[in-house]
Amino acid sequence: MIDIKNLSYAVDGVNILHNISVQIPKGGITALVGSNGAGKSTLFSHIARLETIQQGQITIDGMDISHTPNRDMAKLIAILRQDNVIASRITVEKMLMFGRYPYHQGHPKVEDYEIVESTLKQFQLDALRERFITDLSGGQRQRVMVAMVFCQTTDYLLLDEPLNNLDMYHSKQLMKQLRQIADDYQRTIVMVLHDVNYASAYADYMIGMKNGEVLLQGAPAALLTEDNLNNLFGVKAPVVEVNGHKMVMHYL
Ligand SMILES: Nc1ncnc2c1ncn2[C@@H]1O[C@H](COP(=O)(O)OP(=O)(O)OP(=O)(O)O)[C@@H](O)[C@H]1O
Repeated sequence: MIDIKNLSYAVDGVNILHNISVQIPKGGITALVGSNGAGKSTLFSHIARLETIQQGQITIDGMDISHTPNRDMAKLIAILRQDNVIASRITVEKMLMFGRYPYHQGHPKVEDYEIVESTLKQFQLDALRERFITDLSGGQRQRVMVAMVFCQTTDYLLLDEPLNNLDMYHSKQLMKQLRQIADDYQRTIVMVLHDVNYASAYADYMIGMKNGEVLLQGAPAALLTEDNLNNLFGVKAPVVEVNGHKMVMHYL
């Protein structure tokens, strides 16, 4: 479980996160949703230890992230950042092996090769294994980055907007894959998502943020009401049910 207690954060005297206390359950998929500038990425950066905690505390499985050594954290959480810019000439295969670094420290063992192989298959990246990351399309690169996060074999996968650059087909593919990873490998996935419909279709838990605060939390089916959506996004849209999932019809 990720336990966030009284987390506040300010930049130049401007409060960005206001005394946030929230628990992210272990197992399954949790989606962080909310309007632009709500503080999702800032909260994410704190959980991922990319930002120093000014006030408050975050523990993951009881470990205080401010006092856990980097090497231990690297075996607990794997992160996909929004600004993962890979400029180097590195192949897909090598990129995945790079994800294993906390385990092999530059000297891959049989287990590392096996995990990279199975990840290439799991993410249908076999055909791209020799390709340089720089030569891939935005969507292909995004898939490689998620695969690299997966092959770190951590209990927690933290993904900031993993659907960036993905078309309709690949977004759905990735969400299904993440669902499978959560179910079959008992990993905990926490992701920032812009599309509440993907959260509704695939997440177990949803945290809705607004103005640096957590406004709503719970199962998507319970949270996705017209009133809540209006509060969270300022959008009035009908909510319908499709195959047991709430879907927001906000396009018209
Ligand atoms: N380093 C910074 N300096 C000043 N303001 C910042 C900084 N980082 C974030 N902010 C502000 O904090 C607020 C929250 O930003 P954040 O990126 O966390 O929102 P978000 O919910 O992830 O938004 P989006 O959906 O647009 O990605 C915004 O108003 C942003 O401008």
